[in-house]
Amino acid sequence: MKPFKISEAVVRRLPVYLQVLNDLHMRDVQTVSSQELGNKLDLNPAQIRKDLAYFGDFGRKGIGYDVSYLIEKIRQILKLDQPLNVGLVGAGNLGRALCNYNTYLKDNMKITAVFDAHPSMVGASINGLSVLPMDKLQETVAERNIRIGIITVPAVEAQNVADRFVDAGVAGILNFAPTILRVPDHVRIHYADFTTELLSLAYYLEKEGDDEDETVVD
Ligand SMILES: NC(=O)c1ccc[n+]([C@@H]2O[C@H](COP(=O)([O-])OP(=O)(O)OC[C@H]3O[C@@H](n4cnc5c(N)ncnc54)[C@H](O)[C@@H]3O)[C@@H](O)[C@H]2O)c1
Repeated sequence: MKPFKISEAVVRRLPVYLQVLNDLHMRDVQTVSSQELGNKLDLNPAQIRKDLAYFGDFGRKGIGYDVSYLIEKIRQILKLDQPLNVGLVGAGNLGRALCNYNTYLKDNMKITAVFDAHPSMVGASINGLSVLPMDKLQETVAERNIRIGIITVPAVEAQNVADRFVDAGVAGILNFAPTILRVPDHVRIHYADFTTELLSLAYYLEKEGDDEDETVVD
């Protein structure tokens, strides 16, 4: 089949579908309708049907989607049907927490190497991984076929670490440091920020005396 481009919004929804489908699969549910998926995800069933129709016509009227088949298909589309190795730089509080979460990562994606610049961290064991010094980054990325780099260092160090990951040949970076990074076009960068999520959530909390009808400003 000719490769086609999927919109970013759809790509971001697919892992969410996958999570729900994996959960249904664990509970031995064989089929699911777009209506049921919609209820679980608080999404419009028509939107779900449209998203899934991108990849072929595999929903059956009146029966719904075969859960195992849909999981397999979404994993293929997200390229999770082959092992994907991840490297992490910054074995501090956040880095350690993410490495400890590693056990729960499914879908062939695993943190397979962790690095830190501080001598006191090097050699420490985190969830079965021994922290490596930064001068091992280049060779380890190549040897372990690491495709994604995670950055959990202080913001001032993040660009330097991103450059090291790029030079080592990763294809994607997930940055947790609160700073915007420059990477070449062939490297995809995503940001994860719990602080900005929390700050924007604060806006939606009702305050006593708030007007119900507010003017929306774009
Ligand atoms: N995105 C989020 O939701 C979120 C949440 C918490 C923290 N953070 C950010 O994550 C980062 C880490 O936070 P933390 O609390 O784990 O910090 P931390 O100080 O506990 O850990 C940082 C680690 O990075 C290492 N380090 C520093 N410079 C380095 C370099 N150049 N190369 C390799 N290793 C280096 C340090 O030795 C240390 O082990 C910070 O930028 C913080 O702002 C983001």
